[in-house]
This record gives sequence, structure tokens and C-alpha cells, in this order.
Amino acid sequence: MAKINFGGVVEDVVTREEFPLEKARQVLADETIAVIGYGVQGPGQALNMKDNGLNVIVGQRKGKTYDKAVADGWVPGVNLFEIEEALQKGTIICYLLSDAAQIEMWPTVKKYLTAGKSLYFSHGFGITYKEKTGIIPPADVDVFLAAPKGSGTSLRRLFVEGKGLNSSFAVYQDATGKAREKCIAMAIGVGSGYLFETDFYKEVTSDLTGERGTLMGAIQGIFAAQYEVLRENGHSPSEAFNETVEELTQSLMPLVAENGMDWMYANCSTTAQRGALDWWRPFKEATKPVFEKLYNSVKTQAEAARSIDLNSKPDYRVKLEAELAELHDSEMWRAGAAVRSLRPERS
Ligand SMILES: NC(=O)c1ccc[n+]([C@@H]2O[C@H](COP(=O)([O-])OP(=O)(O)OC[C@H]3O[C@@H](n4cnc5c(N)ncnc54)[C@H](O)[C@@H]3O)[C@@H](O)[C@H]2O)c1
Ligand SMILES: CC(C)(O)[C@@H](O)C(=O)O
Ligand SMILES: [Mg+2]
Ligand SMILES: [Mg+2]
Repeated sequence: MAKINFGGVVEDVVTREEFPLEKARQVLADETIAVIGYGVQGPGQALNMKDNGLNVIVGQRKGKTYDKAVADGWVPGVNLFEIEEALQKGTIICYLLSDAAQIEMWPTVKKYLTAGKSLYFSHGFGITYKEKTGIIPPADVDVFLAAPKGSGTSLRRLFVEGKGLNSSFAVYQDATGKAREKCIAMAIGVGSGYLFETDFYKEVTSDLTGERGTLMGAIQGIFAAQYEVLRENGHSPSEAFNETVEELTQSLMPLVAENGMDWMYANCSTTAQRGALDWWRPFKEATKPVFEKLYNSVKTQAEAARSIDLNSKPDYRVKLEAELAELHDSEMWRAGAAVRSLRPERS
């Protein structure tokens, strides 16, 4: 493992240099990797592993998503199967159904987890909350995770561009003595950049915090608040949207991704610099209690319980559609659709 200094804290990480793809291919040479589920992570991971020369099959129930797998080049009866057939053929079972569906399908999956097979996750959810999910693997299988830090859509896009998302990895159960090596090989195989080690509990707690926080929940909340204030003060939707979202995603965030926010602060107008230096602390002070509340809600498992309970309600999908429609139909995101359609590259 390479020792890297992250802002003063030294961590062990795995890079592609020390664990090259060739090594991953050797470790996984005798494995049949069965990707169960072809939603968001399924396609990204399965296609990347196939293009990386690994022996991959997909297990997906019939329907629209199965048809998408066919459209992506998976061949029924050759490397695309119904879930149970893929479970039977696979030696590494990549459990990439939605976290809710993983609970439902577990009794079926368990039947096919014979001694020496591996169970792979991309989230610590099912195992960490095992009292709630019932996901308790047999003792004679390896259990590990590789969790790409981003959407399956970007995992695939970046791979095609020759780049890679970072992933965390963790071993929960090592029955064969080879779990760690297989885990790292899988993480490299799915197209990751560098890998950092975690455990199932830390992965799920940080992931649930991040997606509810700055990655999605908090950012949507801050967008909505600023947009509303601008609108309430007479600014047009296009002015409010451009000053809240479009400039961030199109101009500033790519620069922040390249160079950091510290660089951004040093490379904007002196006026912006003064204001942004003055205002970041009030925003931090206002939001930190909300982040503390959020982390606590994750830690006490209230978030997991809510997710599991709501997902099992028969009318959940209908209610979800209504909630998603509310966002979609909001003036801010309708303005966003109009703004996106006007980007020069789209016309
Ligand atoms: N979405 C992401 O980009 C992302 C990122 C990192 C980790 N993860 C993790 O990866 C795993 C997969 O997540 P996802 O977002 O790709 O899943 P998803 O919600 O897109 O669903 C994946 C598959 O589950 C199948 N499915 C749903 N209900 C089913 C049922 N009752 N029976 C059989 N199949 C069913 C769907 O057909 C689909 O193919 C989860 O553990 C998730 O937390 C996801
Ligand atoms: C892509 C995310 C938000 O990082 C992932 O954690 C998910 O659950 O979809
Ligand atoms: Mg998540
Ligand atoms: Mg995540």
C-alpha cells in the first residue's frame, strides 16, 4: 500500500500502479463474476469489468432493464441470465440490486452461496443493518465491498474517457484467506482510480451522510433557499438559476475539481473574494447543527429504518413519484431545463 499524506494525516491507499489491472486479471482468472442487478451501478461495473477482460455475466429479471442490458451488448444465454441462473453460475456474486430489493431477494441469493464463493457489495448497508435486513452470509463465503464514490453513470463515463472514480474497499469476512486480494482486484476491475480502506460500518455511515448532506440533500436545500431569495427580490428565473446553479456546475465546480476551492478563492475578483471570505463561516455555523443532526440520525440507524420501512410500503412508489414530480416541476428545475437547452453545445 502506498502511504499518502492527506493534509497532515498519513493513510495507506492502493493505487493502480501497485495493483495494476494485469494483477487483478490474474487474481480473478478462475472466477465467474455475476453482476446481479442492472440499475445504476450494475451497468457501470459490469461493462467496465467486461472491457477490462474479466469473465462477467449479468443476472437481471425480465423487463425494461433486461432489455437495456441486451441493448448494451449482453447476450441472453451467453452472458445475460435470469437472476437465479446467474447466481448459480457465479463464483463472485456482485449484489447490485437496490438496497431494498437486496432484502427481498436475500433468501434466494443465500441458497446459491456455497462454500468458497464470494459475496460482493457496493455499500455497507445490508451487512451493517443485518438485524433489519436479515442479510447474514454463511460463514464459509468471503464477503467484501468496493464502493465507487459516485454514480454508476459517471463510473462508466470516466472509464470510457480513461479516467476513474475513487472507491473505498472493505473486507467483512475472509473465509478463503484470499478475500482481501479478491476485493482489491474487483475494485480495480470495476474501473476505480485509487482505493482507500474502510469497514462496512464506516462506509455506510459516511455514504448516507454524504448523499443526504453536501452531495445532494444539503446542496438542493441551499440552491432552493438562494433561488427563492433572489426570486422574492424581483430577479428573473434565468438570472436566479444562472447565479445559483448554472455558474456553479458549468464554470466554478470544474475549476474547483481541478484546483480546489482554495485556488478558486485566490482566482476570482477581489470583490467576490472579500465576500466569500466573509460569508463562508456564517454558512458553516448555520448548517453545522443540521449536519450534526443528520449524522446522529444515521448513527442511531433512524435513516436506515426509515429507508427500509418506507420502501416496504405498498404505496411507496406512487408517493415517491409524487415527491420526485414536485422537484421536477419546481420553477427552479424547470428554469434549469430551459437554461440547459440553451447551452451552445446543445443547439
Ligand atoms: N446508484 C449509484 O450510483 C450507487 C453508487 C454507489 C453505490 N451504490 C450501491 O449499489 C447498489 C445498487 O444500487 P443501484 O442504485 O445501482 O440500484 P437500483 O436502484 O438502480 O436497482 C438495481 C436493480 O435492482 C433491480 N430490482 C429492484 N427491485 C427488485 C426486485 N424486487 N427483485 C429483483 N430485482 C429488483 C432492478 O431491476 C435494477 O436492475 C446499492 O447497494 C447501492 O447503495 C449505488
Ligand atoms: C451516487 C451516490 C449518491 O454516491 C450513492 O451513494 C447512491 O446511493 O446513489
Ligand atoms: Mg449511497
Ligand atoms: Mg455514495
